[in-house]
Amino acid sequence: MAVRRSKKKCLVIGGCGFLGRHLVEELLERDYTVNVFDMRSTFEDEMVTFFIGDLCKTEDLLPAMENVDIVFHCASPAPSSDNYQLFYRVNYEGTKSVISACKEAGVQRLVLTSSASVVFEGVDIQNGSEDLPYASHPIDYYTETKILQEKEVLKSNCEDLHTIAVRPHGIFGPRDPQLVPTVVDMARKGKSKYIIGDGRNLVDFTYVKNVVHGHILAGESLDEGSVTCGKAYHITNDDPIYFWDFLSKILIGLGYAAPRYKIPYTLLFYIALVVQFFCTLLKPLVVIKLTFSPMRVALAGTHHYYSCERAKNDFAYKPLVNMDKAIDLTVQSYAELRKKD
Ligand SMILES: NC(=O)c1ccc[n+]([C@@H]2O[C@H](COP(=O)([O-])OP(=O)(O)OC[C@H]3O[C@@H](n4cnc5c(N)ncnc54)[C@H](O)[C@@H]3O)[C@@H](O)[C@H]2O)c1
Ligand SMILES: CC(C)=CCC[C@@H](C)[C@H]1CC[C@H]2C3=C(CC[C@]12C)[C@@]1(C)CC[C@H](O)[C@@](C)(C(=O)O)[C@@H]1CC3
Repeated sequence: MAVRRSKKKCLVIGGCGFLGRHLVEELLERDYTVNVFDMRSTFEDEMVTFFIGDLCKTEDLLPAMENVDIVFHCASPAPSSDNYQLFYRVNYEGTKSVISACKEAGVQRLVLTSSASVVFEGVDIQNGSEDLPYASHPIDYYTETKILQEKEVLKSNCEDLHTIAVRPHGIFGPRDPQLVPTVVDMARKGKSKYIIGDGRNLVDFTYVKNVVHGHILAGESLDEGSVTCGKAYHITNDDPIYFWDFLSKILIGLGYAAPRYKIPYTLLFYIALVVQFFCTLLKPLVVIKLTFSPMRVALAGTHHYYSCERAKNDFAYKPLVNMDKAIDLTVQSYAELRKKD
């Protein structure tokens, strides 16, 4: 009989990214052995073995999967991109190569970082469960390919490879490259004066450490015959917050003014659609980066919060860091974005 190691060996694909690196740090903290696979290198750690490559290539992945017990797949192109080819290649085809590499390397557990937005179509979702159908009209290419990716991973669950999808939503925390930096950027350009809608829409924002905790529990749950195999799980702070309260707390915490003037949601959403349409037309000529994409407007003006009951029941998930503490830690970590006067 094989000797049972007390702690498993993990591979984090996308381990140089925001979520991935936090996951790596927590895995080390909990005494796991950690490999990282990424196409770029953002930090060094002598406890980690790094593999640089493209996840679309099975032959790049295989060396990183040797003797690995759990693969965490949390790599994706930046969601703000509008490059369909890139999303399709990395999120969909790349995930298929991750699955076949797992099978070839004899990896038994695969945890995918999906997104709760796979069920979001721009209309209110309140306390949504995992039983909601996938969005039939995904709101952007990112979401469209996250759906393809999640389906592929759940479908590939079998006796030899146990798979699970974790669906976080609105991840924030230290080193997040998009949420806080975008909000501050808007504030600096004077674009954060406005509230889209009535300001009373509840959403999930989830502290990165809680998302990480959910991933590790999900990976550990994938024993033979576990109910969690082949399923998707929402991981949230279990504490929905008004979108505009959250943004205001971040802005005020960093020394900026909170948004004040309300503009009608539907009006802005249609403007964003029209503007996006013209940008697409002009794309061969000029590249315009939209501040208010239809996706962002929808996220800013609707309810979108989810229930994490299933994760609580099936693998005893509970958030480790509450909202106030999480906002506090985040604001403190962004000293360089604080308003200078
Ligand atoms: N940030 C959020 O709010 C959020 C919410 C829900 C789900 N997610 C999901 O979580 C995951 C991680 O997101 P993040 O915010 O940490 O993003 P990130 O951009 O910080 O990290 C992604 C990493 O993937 C790597 N990568 C991209 N393409 C690759 C390729 N072809 N080969 C190898 N590596 C590649 C990048 O180099 C990067 O380090 C993604 O799957 C994303 O869809 C993020
Ligand atoms: C309109 C205003 C005021 C915007 C400023 C705040 C803006 C930048 C900010 C507020 C909400 C936030 C957000 C994302 C990007 C930044 C953005 C939009 C994305 C899309 C990243 C990808 C994830 O997969 C996904 C879908 C998730 O978590 O499911 C999230 C959903 C929540």
